[in-house]
Amino acid sequence: MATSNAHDLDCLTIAELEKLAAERMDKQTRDYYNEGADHGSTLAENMSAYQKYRIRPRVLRDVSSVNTSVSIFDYTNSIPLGVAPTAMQGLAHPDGELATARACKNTGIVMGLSSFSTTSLEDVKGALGPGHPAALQLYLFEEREESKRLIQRAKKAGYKAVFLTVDTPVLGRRNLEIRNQFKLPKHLKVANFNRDEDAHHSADSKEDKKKPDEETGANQSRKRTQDSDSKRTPPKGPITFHTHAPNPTLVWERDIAWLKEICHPEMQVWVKGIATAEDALLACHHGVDGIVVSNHGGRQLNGALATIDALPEVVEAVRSQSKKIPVHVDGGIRHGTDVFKALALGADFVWVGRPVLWGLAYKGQEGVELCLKLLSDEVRLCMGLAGVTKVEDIGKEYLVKLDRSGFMSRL
Ligand SMILES: Cc1cc2nc3c(=O)[nH]c(=O)nc-3n(C[C@H](O)[C@H](O)[C@H](O)COP(=O)(O)O)c2cc1C
Ligand SMILES: CCCCC(=O)C(=O)O
Repeated sequence: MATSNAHDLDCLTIAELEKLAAERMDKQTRDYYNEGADHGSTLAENMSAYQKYRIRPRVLRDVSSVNTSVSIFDYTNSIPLGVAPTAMQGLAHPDGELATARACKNTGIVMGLSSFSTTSLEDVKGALGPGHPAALQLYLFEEREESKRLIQRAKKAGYKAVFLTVDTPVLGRRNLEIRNQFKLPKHLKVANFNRDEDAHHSADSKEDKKKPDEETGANQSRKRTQDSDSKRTPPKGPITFHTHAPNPTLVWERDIAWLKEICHPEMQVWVKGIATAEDALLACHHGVDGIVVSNHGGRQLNGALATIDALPEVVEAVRSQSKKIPVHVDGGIRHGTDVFKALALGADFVWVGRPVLWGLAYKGQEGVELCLKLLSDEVRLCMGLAGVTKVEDIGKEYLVKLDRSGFMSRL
């Protein structure tokens, strides 16, 4: 993406974008998008942990030409950053995921699509166009046939990968969502499921086919979580994110093998939600194609470590293996310098969630483009000022770490 001089003078930073978006969202949407689980300390730390690192800039290095692009899924992505999958974007703007897709296309940025999008995966891919890469985030349901159909549709539509979300065996406790009795407004639907085209595949009763009731779903999900193991039953009825996304039965052995069988060779299989070296090694052992270090934007296990703190051990574990797979990270990235720091700590690429939703809420497609342009300009500026002209040259020699007493050490 070329740096342009045209600025939106109301919005020069992601922090300003957050404020502008907050004024435009209704309370239910704002709370759903912005909150973290429980006290929100992991959400806050995802951001603040970046402040433990400072950049060591190098000078007199001819930075007249800075190349911010990287290759992902055989595509030249304009910056080492993608749009993380976030559910139900129709809540932010009537164009929802279509606006996000068009913005990704115009800025040369890969898009992650949530299984629980308010636009169908086919329509999103159509808006991206044939040459533009996308990854489908997957919640692997207990009803395997339903998931299999979704994967096959993604494959047909040309998605490059599925990102299996592994940090949601049960739903994190989101208090505002509970207090607001979150309900998907009637004019929106989870577009990949409960479709008429699916009806002939499904053994569900006619009664089960009625419009999903998210409030009932939330109660059902909480009840299932609270029930003892022996009483737990697979979800019934229409597919809603509350009832179907959390799947406590998933395990490495059976489920990764199953997924690879269905996806390969056309689509890669990634795991999203890794936070430890142990699980990174298991991911390598089970032959996944890539890892996203993530804690779901602090929306699942509050008290879990910040993703930038989990990243180094995951990178080290993956580097100890003979077959290297890419390691990406998301969570708390709000500035181009955060992107630089994540890459310096060994990430190959980063993904951003909420800032994109704020852009969408602010001005639809134009707002998402603004968000991506701000981050892109900041990455370019940071690289130039740090004396780096190529993304692959960003390494740990560009960072120092501050301890609690402010003592700085080289990495
Ligand atoms: C409103 C919202 C909805 C989300 N929906 C999903 C989802 O459907 N699937 C998923 O794997 N992650 C989901 N995430 C997590 C994001 O993919 C990503 O991990 C997180 O937003 C990164 O943190 P950030 O928002 O601080 O950038 C969601 C996050 C938010 C904020
Ligand atoms: C089970 C949650 C589905 C949507 C989501 O991932 C989120 O709200 O974070």
